[in-house]
Amino acid sequence: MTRLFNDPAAFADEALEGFTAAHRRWVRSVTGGVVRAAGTPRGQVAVVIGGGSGHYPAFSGLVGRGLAHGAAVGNVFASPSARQIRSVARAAHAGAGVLLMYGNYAGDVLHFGQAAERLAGEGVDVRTFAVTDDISSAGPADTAQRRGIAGDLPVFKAAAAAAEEGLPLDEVLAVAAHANARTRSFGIAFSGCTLPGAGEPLFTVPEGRMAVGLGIHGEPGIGEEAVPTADEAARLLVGTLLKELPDGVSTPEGARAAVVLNGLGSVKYEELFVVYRTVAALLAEAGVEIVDPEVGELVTSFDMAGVSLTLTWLDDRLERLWRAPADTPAHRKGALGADETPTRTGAADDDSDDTPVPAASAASREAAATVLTALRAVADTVDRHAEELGRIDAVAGDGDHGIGMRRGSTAARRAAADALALGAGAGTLLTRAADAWADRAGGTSGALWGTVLRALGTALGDDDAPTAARVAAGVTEASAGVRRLGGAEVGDKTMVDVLVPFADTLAAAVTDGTPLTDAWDRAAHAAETAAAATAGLLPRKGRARPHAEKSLGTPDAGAHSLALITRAVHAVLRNDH
Ligand SMILES: Nc1ncnc2c1ncn2[C@@H]1O[C@H](COP(=O)(O)OP(=O)(O)O)[C@@H](O)[C@H]1O
Ligand SMILES: O=C(COP(=O)(O)O)[C@@H](O)CO
Repeated sequence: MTRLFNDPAAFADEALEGFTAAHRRWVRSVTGGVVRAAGTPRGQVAVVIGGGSGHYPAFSGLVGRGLAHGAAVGNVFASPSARQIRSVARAAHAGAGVLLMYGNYAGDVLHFGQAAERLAGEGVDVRTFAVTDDISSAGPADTAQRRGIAGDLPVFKAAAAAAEEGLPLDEVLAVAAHANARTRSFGIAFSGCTLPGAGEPLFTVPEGRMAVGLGIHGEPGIGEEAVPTADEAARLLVGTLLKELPDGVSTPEGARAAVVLNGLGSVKYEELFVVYRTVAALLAEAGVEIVDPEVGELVTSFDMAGVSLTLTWLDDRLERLWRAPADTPAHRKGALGADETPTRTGAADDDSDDTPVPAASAASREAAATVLTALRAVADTVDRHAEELGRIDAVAGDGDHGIGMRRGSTAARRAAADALALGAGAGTLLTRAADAWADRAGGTSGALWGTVLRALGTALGDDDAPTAARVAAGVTEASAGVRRLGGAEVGDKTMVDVLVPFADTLAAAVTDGTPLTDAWDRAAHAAETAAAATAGLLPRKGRARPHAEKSLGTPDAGAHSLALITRAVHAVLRNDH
């Protein structure tokens, strides 16, 4: 379990502070993460990686010469927010464009995508790339759905070394895609991790059994077998990966491969070496020539007891890039020339929002006070249910739903209170709350809740008192916006299963002339029924998808939290009238 922490909610920020203090030779801290201490050499493509905390050395430990130029660092098991990513990318950009790289998780895809749009709007040439090496998370016909695990390292390194060679942005992107297409990982686990402050591990494996096909967020495996000996484990890992050779490698005989044997947290180095001994022998037996193997902790999951094996099937170019020197806090290889002369790159965001609050009508300012009360009620409800939300999310996901919702709703409440004190109308107050939620929570739900509050803010505006029709229109737009952004539809077992009936019921009741409080009550009831009904669905989106059967009988965490929130807001509307 994770024993040393202060406030669990501050764990990721405090860990990053300590990491930066310990590694000033390589990195400097910027809003949202870290960049190379010496900056990005002028005219070099900047490779900016990122993801949730809890995976060290991914991602901050991989920043330095020969590897990433910057890393955006999210909360525990939650993607960094679009604002964090944009800030790190701006700080790393040296005029030749930015490649944003991350593992393929819903939250990362949403936030890195939004950051890329914003950067492009500012005139930065930017591309995104999601690593998909985990073969247990989707079949060979569905490789684009796969998660990124320890294959992050060889894929990030190939792209970064290509950038270091001076290649232009689109060629660096092509190298990333080529390395990813030739990288496959597979893992096993004996126990799940315990998040800071949590009393129990995210999942447990029965005594004497092991989970096959683990994820790096303590997601349970896709199957279970008896605990193997080290040699049997090696045979399973190697045998599974040799069964799925990438296009362009017809046989292992005579092929060359970069090999990464990764410990997830509590499998220690000597155990890894015992396994590696047989991994190396089996690969040699199959005719594979191993190039610069890595055995150690490269992408972790707190104290999870697990091991994964990654093979990157090399060609001449990938081999050159894999062998290229690198000097980062957690990954060093070969010898680099003299230290880079520090370069001035772009500026990261500063943390303060000092843009003036636009003028608002008295009626809108009055409505803003009610919205703040509603946001306080939302934050209180989320706080009271945070543990329950985490437990539900842990059944088939990564157990962080309560943590993320708490951080997001608390930040939204604070930003709303600040905006009200500055005389904001309801629209501006909601827009500032939206930005704060998305920025502080990160993760899938952070991006989606940012969209919900922003849609409501746009519908209410700062000019008039909000009418029931405007509120209903805002909720309808929020529902459409979440579906556009996340790509989920009703039946996929996500918050969309609740948002759609909630929006539709509210709009129908308001159209019938029902007063807002009663219409909201009816809609909240529809939301509660729909949330409970998600227990009978199989997930088709998000992290729960690979563990579909495990989630049967449990509602979706995001659907449940949304229903709780609609009810909390109803209580505020009822008291207000
Ligand atoms: N594509 C999607 N569209 C809408 N909602 C989604 C989508 N993917 C996941 N979700 C919702 O997000 C919730 C998880 O939120 P969060 O804990 O922030 O996720 P993660 O840890 O995967 O980033 C899920 O329970 C689900 O309701
Ligand atoms: O830890 C991670 C979580 O991603 P989400 O999709 O936000 O849950 C991920 O960043 C690992 O790369």
